[in-house]
Amino acid sequence: MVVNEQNSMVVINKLKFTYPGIDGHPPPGSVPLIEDFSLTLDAGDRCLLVGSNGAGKTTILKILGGKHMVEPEMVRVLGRSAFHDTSLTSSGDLAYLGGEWRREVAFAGFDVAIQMDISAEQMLFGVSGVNPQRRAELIKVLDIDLSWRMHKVSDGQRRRVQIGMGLIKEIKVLLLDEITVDLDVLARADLLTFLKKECEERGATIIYATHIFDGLENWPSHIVYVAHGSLQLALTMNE
Ligand SMILES: Nc1ncnc2c1ncn2[C@@H]1O[C@H](COP(=O)(O)OP(=O)(O)OP(=O)(O)O)[C@@H](O)[C@H]1O
Repeated sequence: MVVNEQNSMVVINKLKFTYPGIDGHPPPGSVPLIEDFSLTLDAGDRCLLVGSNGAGKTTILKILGGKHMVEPEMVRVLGRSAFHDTSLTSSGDLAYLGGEWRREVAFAGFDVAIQMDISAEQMLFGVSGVNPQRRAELIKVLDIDLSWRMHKVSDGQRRRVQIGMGLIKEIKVLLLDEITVDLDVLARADLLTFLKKECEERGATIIYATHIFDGLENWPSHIVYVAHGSLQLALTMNE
């Protein structure tokens, strides 16, 4: 979607992927789940990834997040291989926030354990190297009450703290896998505004997989439609 791939934040180049069988290899004769998928995104891009259940959105985000191994040249994030260069995620430059940590009490990043009676304050202030202004903004945007105890809060309240934890570092490439399901309408709108600002002001790149389109009319710079593991349609939105 941009001309110069060298400076691009995310480059997916003819991505092909099959989930491995029990021996760690793709079952013989299996058809790749993702096939010939290419996409390039630049700083500031906000890409909506849409498609039906099972289309492959989560798989693509997880590959980008370095959670599945593919050939290094197929997926480059900040010019590096997401799977092989673990410093991408450990530095906080790249983050995948997905649905799976919604049900497990836990976002276990940044060495903060939360499967216990712990307050939102202890969590959010327990992360080192954080810009205090950013933390304060996130607490405001997500309307987090610092006295919340994580074992007693509602799903939506826990979700807010988890999103706050997930966004607390100044991430350069952010992969969001339907993170707003538990949020009420206002919290979702505020979060989307915050995320858009991240792209416009800091040049972050966000890929957001979702089925919920409410309030997204003016949000994306790109929309990518996936079906059967292939890119079917890519739209660049006019500002
Ligand atoms: N760990 C796994 N092992 C084998 N197959 C898997 C695995 N995870 C997902 N799949 C298969 O890959 C396909 C794509 O799944 P994926 O979760 O990427 O879809 P999705 O587009 O995110 O769907 P949804 O909108 O329901 O979240 C599905 O057919 C699914 O059964």
